[in-house]
Amino acid sequence: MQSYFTETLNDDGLLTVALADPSGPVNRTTDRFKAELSALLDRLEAAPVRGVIFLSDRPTFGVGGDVDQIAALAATGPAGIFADSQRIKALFRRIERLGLPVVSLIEGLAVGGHFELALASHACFARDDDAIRLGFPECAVGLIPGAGGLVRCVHRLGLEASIPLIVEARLIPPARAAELGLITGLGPDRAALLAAARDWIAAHPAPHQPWDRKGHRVPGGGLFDRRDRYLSLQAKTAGLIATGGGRPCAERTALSGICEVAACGFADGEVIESRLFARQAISAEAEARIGLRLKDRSVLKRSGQALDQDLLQRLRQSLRDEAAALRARGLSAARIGKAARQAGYDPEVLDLAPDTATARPDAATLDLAEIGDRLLTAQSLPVLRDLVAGRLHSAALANSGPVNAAGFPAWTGGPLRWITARGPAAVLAQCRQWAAEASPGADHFTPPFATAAALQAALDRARDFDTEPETEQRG
Ligand SMILES: C/C=C/C(=O)SCCNC(=O)CCNC(=O)[C@H](O)C(C)(C)COP(=O)(O)OP(=O)(O)OC[C@H]1O[C@@H](n2cnc3c(N)ncnc32)[C@H](O)[C@@H]1OP(=O)(O)O
Repeated sequence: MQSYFTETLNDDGLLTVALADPSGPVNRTTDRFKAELSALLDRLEAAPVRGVIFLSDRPTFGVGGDVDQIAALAATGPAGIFADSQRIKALFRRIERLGLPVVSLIEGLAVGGHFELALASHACFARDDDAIRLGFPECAVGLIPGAGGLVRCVHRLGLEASIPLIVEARLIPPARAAELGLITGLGPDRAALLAAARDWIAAHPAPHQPWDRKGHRVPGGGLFDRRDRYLSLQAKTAGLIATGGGRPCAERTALSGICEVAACGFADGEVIESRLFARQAISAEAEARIGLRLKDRSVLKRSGQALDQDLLQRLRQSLRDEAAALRARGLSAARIGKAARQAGYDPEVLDLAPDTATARPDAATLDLAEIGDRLLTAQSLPVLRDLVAGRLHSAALANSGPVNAAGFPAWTGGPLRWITARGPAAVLAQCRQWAAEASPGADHFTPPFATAAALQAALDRARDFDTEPETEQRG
């Protein structure tokens, strides 16, 4: 069987390890990666070489943890994910403590676990190309770094500088990473990078990471070392809570993780990171955001399907209609806008005329959560109608189309994931109740399904459609 690591021991005693994930076109830190890294470290601990250079035989250095393996493990509960996160951390700690120099060379995209491998290496040189991106995209898919990246970033850069990289998932080009001090240096091509690695190894025969040196402290100290820092981070958390409608989210987990990690030693920080990574990995949020950002995109890239213009118009109109119906019941634009924001909408898409000074605000009251549910349900129904009518087939399109083109909130993972999470029976009962109300626009909640079983069958059919071979879909 083809291996992940191709090792070449050169005459000068340097071992080059070229990465090429045999299970797919993009390098991922799969179980196979971990097993081969463990075996490599066993050999190096028994018979050291002068230095080790990791590089990639693929256009990318790697994208880190395989989201399918993470999802499968997460389905078994948090213990397995926590153990897996601790396992890869232990391997990266062994790299740091080998007692010989380990250098990573990056010539393409390096994110997640692969960037964490580079940070665990004693030095890292990257090709100076602004098209290359490095960093931590995890929050954008509902996760946080889980292979020691959050801890190493905080211990190298300090608290504030870690926030845009981790919480905002801002990927950066190599030149910026070098400027920040996340990587050691740059080079124009592989020959130059190899030469830089050789020079660095010759100058650092037994390197240690900064956090393994006596007296090391997180640059800039912890959360409570400065009053203004504490207040500004409190404000950041409050902002995330306000825009996220109070829902837990990866960004909040990452922010609190950064603060916790900055307050303790490296080893404790690693345990905190693994615990928070496990919490995110088992969350419905991760399932929704991985689904939208990676899985749906992948399906649509293959099939080339796009949302029908007529459905797109109805999706936008359904939201405006429900907003108008709520206004007609006596709710103020301000209250509807607040509820919309808490549900994850940009209130602009509701097209609400502003409250006037003479209008009596909130002549009626409705719970903010119920207003949000009404908006989400109203916008999900056109999708369900088209599924029943056979005008829409793909779950990937039904989920990502409304998010990308009609403002449906991304945290839900799209209308079908939202309905699945609510439960078809509950959604149907709610629609019937709202449709029976003697209030303006109530009839637009008339459900297109007679039974919850019929709704479930349509959801299953749409999901199956995306996994069926193309010929069957056409037939
Ligand atoms: C303990 C360790 C924990 C971890 O390491 S957690 C996981 C950390 N990694 C991530 O969070 C990366 C998630 N991926 C992304 O955010 C984006 O991707 C990128 C920014 C890396 C690249 O974006 P773009 O250039 O637009 O490419 P694309 O179409 O999104 O991805 C190319 C192909 O690569 C697959 N892919 C990307 N990341 C992963 C992954 N982490 N696990 C499995 N597959 C992945 C995609 O699905 C797609 O595949 P197709 O070509 O079939 O459409």
